Amino acid sequence: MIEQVRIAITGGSGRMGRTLIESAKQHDNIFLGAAIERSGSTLMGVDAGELAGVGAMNVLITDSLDKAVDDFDVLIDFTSPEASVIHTDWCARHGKAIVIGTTGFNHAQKERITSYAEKVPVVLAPNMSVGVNLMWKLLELAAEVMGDYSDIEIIESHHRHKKDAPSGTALKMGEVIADKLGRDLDKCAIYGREGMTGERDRESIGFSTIRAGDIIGEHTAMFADVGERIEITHKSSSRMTYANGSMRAAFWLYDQDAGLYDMQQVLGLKS
Ligand SMILES: NC(=O)C1=CN([C@@H]2O[C@H](COP(=O)(O)OP(=O)(O)OC[C@H]3O[C@@H](n4cnc5c(N)ncnc54)[C@H](OP(=O)(O)O)[C@@H]3O)[C@@H](O)[C@H]2O)C=CC1
Ligand SMILES: O=C(O)C1=N[C@H](C(=O)O)C[C@H](O)C1
Repeated sequence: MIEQVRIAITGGSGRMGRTLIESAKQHDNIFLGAAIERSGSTLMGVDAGELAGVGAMNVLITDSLDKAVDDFDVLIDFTSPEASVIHTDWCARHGKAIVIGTTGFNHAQKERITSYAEKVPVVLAPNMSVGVNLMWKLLELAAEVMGDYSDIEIIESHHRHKKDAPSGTALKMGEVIADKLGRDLDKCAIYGREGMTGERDRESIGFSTIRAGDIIGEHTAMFADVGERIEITHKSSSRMTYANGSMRAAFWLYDQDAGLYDMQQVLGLKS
């Protein structure tokens, strides 16, 4: 078994990019081979470790995957949907595995990633934290016991800079619950309410989004009956939980065959 996996990070100067660099430095089984930023960035040539505030790592920010092709085996990508599709295409053409944390993909973009995963191993997960991946299991149980007769609402809160809504995690929560109940999320999801909405459709799954300040990420699923309700909540207080999960995913993915995987498979929570 390999002892150290060489990674590259795209979106290296982003909120997640910098946290991923810091996390890589803390993992003996991970070697940071390259950190990439958009060409034209003023950060070109800056040491990635200095950028992340953890001291020099002797890896200078560069502007293309082509230049880093010999320096890594697994790419970790937390950028934007458009960029992630381009980066996955590049990985498929160059035989590199990729861990994708980006959220906000549309159906067509997801299909393209699925097709690239026929050529190389891909982990695609809207949330890399252990707690959230455990939460999928708790949601399945709650849906099984209460889902058919309770009102189901999903509430998520994130920082003011977040671009997509609802969050990828909230959408996945909805999918997990809808799948368990045999409902089609595309048909039963209600994204926010306003005006004379009429009484609640009992089969609907509602989504509410808060964007405020520096909230890192909070998700609640509510199963409400008359007289009682269950709320399952996950709160992130540090991006390091996502970054550490990504390191785990990169190390695991190095040994896998081509295919599309999720974080539950990385964590051994499903086969
Ligand atoms: N799966 C998970 O566990 C988590 C997922 N996320 C997701 O990760 C993504 C990034 O989040 P966050 O780090 O907060 O965002 P940031 O905006 O802080 O960082 C995004 C980075 O990607 C770069 N980037 C964006 N578009 C492109 C492009 N077209 N080409 C090249 N580089 C690009 C940005 O460069 P520039 O500044 O020049 O635009 C920036 O460096 C989001 O989709 C978010 O939802 C976040 C946390 C956890
Ligand atoms: O943008 C973020 O910050 C986060 N995005 C992910 C999502 O959309 O679910 C994961 C986490 O909640 C943080």
